[in-house]
Amino acid sequence: MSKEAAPAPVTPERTTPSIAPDGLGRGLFAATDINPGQDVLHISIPFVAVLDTHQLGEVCSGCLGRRQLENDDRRLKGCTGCQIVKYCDRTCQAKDWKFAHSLECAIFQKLRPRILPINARAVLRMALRSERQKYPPQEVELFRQLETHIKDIREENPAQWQRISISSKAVKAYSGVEMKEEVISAYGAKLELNSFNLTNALYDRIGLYLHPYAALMNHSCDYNAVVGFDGDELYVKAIRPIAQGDQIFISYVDTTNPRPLRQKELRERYYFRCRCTRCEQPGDEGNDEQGPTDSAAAETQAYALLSRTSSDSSSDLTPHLPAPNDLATDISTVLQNLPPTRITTQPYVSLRDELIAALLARQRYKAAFAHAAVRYLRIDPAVYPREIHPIRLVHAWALARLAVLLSQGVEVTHGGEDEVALERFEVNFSLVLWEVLRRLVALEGRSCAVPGFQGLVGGLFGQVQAEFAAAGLDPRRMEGQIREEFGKVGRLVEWILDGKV
Ligand SMILES: C[S@@+](CC[C@H](N)C(=O)[O-])C[C@H]1O[C@@H](n2cnc3c(N)ncnc32)[C@H](O)[C@@H]1O
Repeated sequence: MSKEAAPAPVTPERTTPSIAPDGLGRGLFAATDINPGQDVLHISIPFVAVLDTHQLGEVCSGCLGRRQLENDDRRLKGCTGCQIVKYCDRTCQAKDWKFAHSLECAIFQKLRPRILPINARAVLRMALRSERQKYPPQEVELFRQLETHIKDIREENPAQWQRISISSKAVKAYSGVEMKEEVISAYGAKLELNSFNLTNALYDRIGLYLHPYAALMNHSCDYNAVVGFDGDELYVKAIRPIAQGDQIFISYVDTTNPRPLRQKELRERYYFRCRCTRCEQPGDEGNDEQGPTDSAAAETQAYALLSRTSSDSSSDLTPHLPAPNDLATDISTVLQNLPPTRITTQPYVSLRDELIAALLARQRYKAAFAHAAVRYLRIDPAVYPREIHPIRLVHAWALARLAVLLSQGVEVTHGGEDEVALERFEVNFSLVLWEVLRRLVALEGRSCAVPGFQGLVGGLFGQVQAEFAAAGLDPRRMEGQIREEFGKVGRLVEWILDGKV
């Protein structure tokens, strides 16, 4: 029996597990009709949630960054024992100490300055908590039944199996748990097959998350639900109407990618061939819109650039990454020469995201705003037709944050042609900001973003409204001017797409 009489950590009343048709194993099914934006599932206590190694010094291991996002100035304090994990304050520290850090702190100390890789830290936590009977029995049972695909891993990816085996040896040696090494390896395989990217309220990856109930959800490239995190709480929200009895499908991979890429990733990472309605539909071989053959070179170049920019933690130490400025120039060159039908297809959608990131890194806020506006007005409505899609909301937030900086007349460090040229559109960034936030606030209640995101939007909108009021203005009565400002932003977007920058 569990020693912790924990409150029920899962609220599955809207879902029920069952055997899924078509050989998908088990799945989760809607126990009731669920409207877009409503919670399908909310889990307040993870089975395990761990930060990426490079985030350990930046993100609080107690609230997993939730309080930091609410208050930018929060300084973290290191654990005085291991000095590896950091916290906002004693409250966050006490929470993590009680959950698992009390079991692992001495192990981290002994290993210092080495830090166990993320998967090993996750397996260590699960093994230690299991052995101390810290998990509720129903979670233990669900975890026991999770798929491992160990046979597939051993046959198809010996390097992955070797990684899991080495990691389980290390966990066994450092933790001193009684568990057999094979059992620890199965934990490792379960983690690889069933974990989610842990993201913050702005959907940036910060680590790994696993809960055996949430892991019951199967994949479809034509998904009906989306996953998000607010600190260590998991939210699954309906992205379209789900009828009672329907299977809940999420996407395990970036479904904006063409079918061959999606299938490759699903095969290599999850060991199945996707037969969802989208994958089975003829004519989805590549991007929905095939570009002319002469764009093949651009495509190759775009994928090469993307592989150099991958924000995946494994690429952190990749040597010879181009300086962000060169990167921005290289990406701009590829994007400038695209036929209009290609801008809303991959790999160019991701490439523009990387361009915006590279411009931000160089503090080239005006150029970043221009490309964020292209994304907001042209790319996202085509790529994510549902305006409540969390990625679309986060992109709107990015545009709003850039408008804040520009409305404050932030120092432009780069006096390049594009920055100077953008000046001539004379955009009133405050009004654009107000309108982008107003639209975000209007979606609340049916949006698929997590509560923390909605809190950030609401907070900023309140501030912006107060600033307008202090200046004696009410943007609700400035519809004509707002339309005019969006006209300017539209012309700026045309100008970018005409390859003028
Ligand atoms: C996270 S688990 C999902 C729950 C799983 N069906 C079970 O019974 O435990 C992921 C595994 O489910 C199966 N799966 C998920 N989505 C699938 C799909 N669309 N087609 C075929 N198999 C799928 C694959 O075996 C995959 O490795």
